[in-house]
Amino acid sequence: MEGLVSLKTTPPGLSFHASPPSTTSGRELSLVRRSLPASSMGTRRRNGVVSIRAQQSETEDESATVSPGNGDVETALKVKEWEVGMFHNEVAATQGIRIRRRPPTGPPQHYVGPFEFRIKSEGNTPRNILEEIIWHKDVEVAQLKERRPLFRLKNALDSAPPTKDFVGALRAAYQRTGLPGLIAEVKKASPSRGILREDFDPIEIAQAYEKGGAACLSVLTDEKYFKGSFENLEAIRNAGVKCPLLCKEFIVDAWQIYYARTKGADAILLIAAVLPDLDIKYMIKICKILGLATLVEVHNEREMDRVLGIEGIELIGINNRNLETFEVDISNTKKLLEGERGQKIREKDIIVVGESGLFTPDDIAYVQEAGVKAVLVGESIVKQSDPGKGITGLFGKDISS
Ligand SMILES: O=C(O)c1ccccc1NCC(=O)[C@H](O)[C@H](O)COP(=O)(O)O
Repeated sequence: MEGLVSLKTTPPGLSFHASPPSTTSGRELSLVRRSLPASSMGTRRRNGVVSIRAQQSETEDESATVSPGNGDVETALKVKEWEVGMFHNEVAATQGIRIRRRPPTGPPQHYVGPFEFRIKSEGNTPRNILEEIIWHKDVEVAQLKERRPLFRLKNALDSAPPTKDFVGALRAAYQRTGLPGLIAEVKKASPSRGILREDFDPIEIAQAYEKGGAACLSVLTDEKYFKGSFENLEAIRNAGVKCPLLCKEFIVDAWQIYYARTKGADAILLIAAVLPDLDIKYMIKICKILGLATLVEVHNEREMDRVLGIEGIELIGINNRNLETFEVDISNTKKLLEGERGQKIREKDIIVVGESGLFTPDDIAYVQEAGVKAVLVGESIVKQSDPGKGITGLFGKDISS
């Protein structure tokens, strides 16, 4: 069954009252749960009242409806947060998504102390680096949101300059050079490779890339795992770089899209291994409203098929790096573009971006032959003393004019 627990937000005393018992049967709830978008479940605020969707298993009876008991509001909220995370994972799993979105505060029985000291179990420990990044991102975004609520970001956007045409720049570069348009990545470090460049000056690198013929730039903004920042993105934008900018971030919440736009992004990345279809559709809608392009990243056939089923996709990135294991194999791009999938992509006039592990002109020729019209490259060019010349080395010719 689905119960609603309402919490009046009248400070200083918060009070709970449970809604009348619902007549929804367990079986109906199960359907309700499955038909709800992952992002629609959870805490809702309307007319000063916070409503918490309280769902329980089909075997529980009405009397077990979530009751905050003796006013332990915070605990009840955390329990709900945890439940919402679990339901998100349920929806995601039906789409083959293995990355779990679990509130990192841990399951309810661990609410007695900090997460870092938890007794580790399969359920409360990230299974791979991507999951770890996503769990960390959930906490980071929650904290950032508190400091800069959405309405403030929206106000800031009233005076923001228009975005640059990211997709148009890639198409133009392809037409101009006959080679895949380059998205050159401003990347200081990565979990798989460690520090790539000690003397890292983001503006200098961005300007060198632009001079060297990059169509667009990708700026890593994650601090913990990539040593990037939103300050870098903003600084590059304000330094007069003309290339459109991709905010290379792990997006788990629409708030981040608004934030990226306020910091000068022209495009954002959505990772299909992390986001269920409905979240991708929703975020694409937000991007269209904000004038941003979306690069939707896939790594395997299942993710590609999911993304090809979504309307309005203009750019698909095929990552040759498995973000769970770090294994890099550029034949992944070829594999995902073979047969009907490639056909569908051509029919829809989608630009495919080959991502990761590209080092030589042969690599570029290989992915171009497979069907990509753009490439996203970091390591091989950022490591060169002159990253602009690195581009010439990568393509085997000067593509700057
Ligand atoms: O690069 C990593 O180690 C990594 C680890 C976990 C999640 C994402 C990661 N990289 C993001 C990327 O996909 C690359 O930065 C991008 O495609 C450029 O790759 P490369 O040219 O190989 O630096």
